[in-house]
Amino acid sequence: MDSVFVIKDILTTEQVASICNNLNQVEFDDGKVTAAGMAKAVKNNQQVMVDKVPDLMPLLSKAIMANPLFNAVTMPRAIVNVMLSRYQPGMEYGTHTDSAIMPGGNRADISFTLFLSSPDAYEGGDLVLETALGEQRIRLNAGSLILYPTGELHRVSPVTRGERIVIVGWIQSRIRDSRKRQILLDLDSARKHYLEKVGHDRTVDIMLKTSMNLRRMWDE
Ligand SMILES: O=C(O)CCC(=O)C(=O)O
Ligand SMILES: [Fe+2]
Repeated sequence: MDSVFVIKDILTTEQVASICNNLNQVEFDDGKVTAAGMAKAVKNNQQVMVDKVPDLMPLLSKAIMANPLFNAVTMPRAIVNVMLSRYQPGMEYGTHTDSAIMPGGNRADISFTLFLSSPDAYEGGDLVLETALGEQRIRLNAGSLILYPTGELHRVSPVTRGERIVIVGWIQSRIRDSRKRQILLDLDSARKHYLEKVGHDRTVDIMLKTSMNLRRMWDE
């Protein structure tokens, strides 16, 4: 994963509904509490760490941390600082860059946003990523997740109607360099493609051996 990557429907409609149903018992904090440095000045939202929300951690572990695509793409060593963020009318998160090192000491390589509100439940509230190809404005369906490199500048545009609720979090990858992650992903997909077309022969063994040896070399 070198730029952005979307995993559609990582949560079912029922899972999204069960999370949202629990939220009226939850007290949100001012988002400035967890913003570091420059981000504090531009952050205007509400948030709560996911371990404060009843039943949320087990659900996320099952649905996200165990999702094969999520694992293949991010190669996670740790998933940290996972929180619910809420944006009501007038709230936004101005242009900023996320911290390199999260509280607790994990490096943040990949950021994710998991949308819980459906896009027609609010206006504004786009996640805007500044990429080499220009600005990308992201509004996903409830239950879908976007992964993007933590090092990119990004913002959440002001919400003008309704409520935007998302889960955000950060991943330390076992493979720090996104170019190396891409090589491992490509090698894996080439091997699977070959297996389907040709079947299992010595080429497959050598490709797998190469993947494993690269992982051994790059894993941290
Ligand atoms: O809400 C989002 O989609 C991203 C928020 C964000 O940039 C952050 O919490 O650092
Ligand atoms: Fe951010």
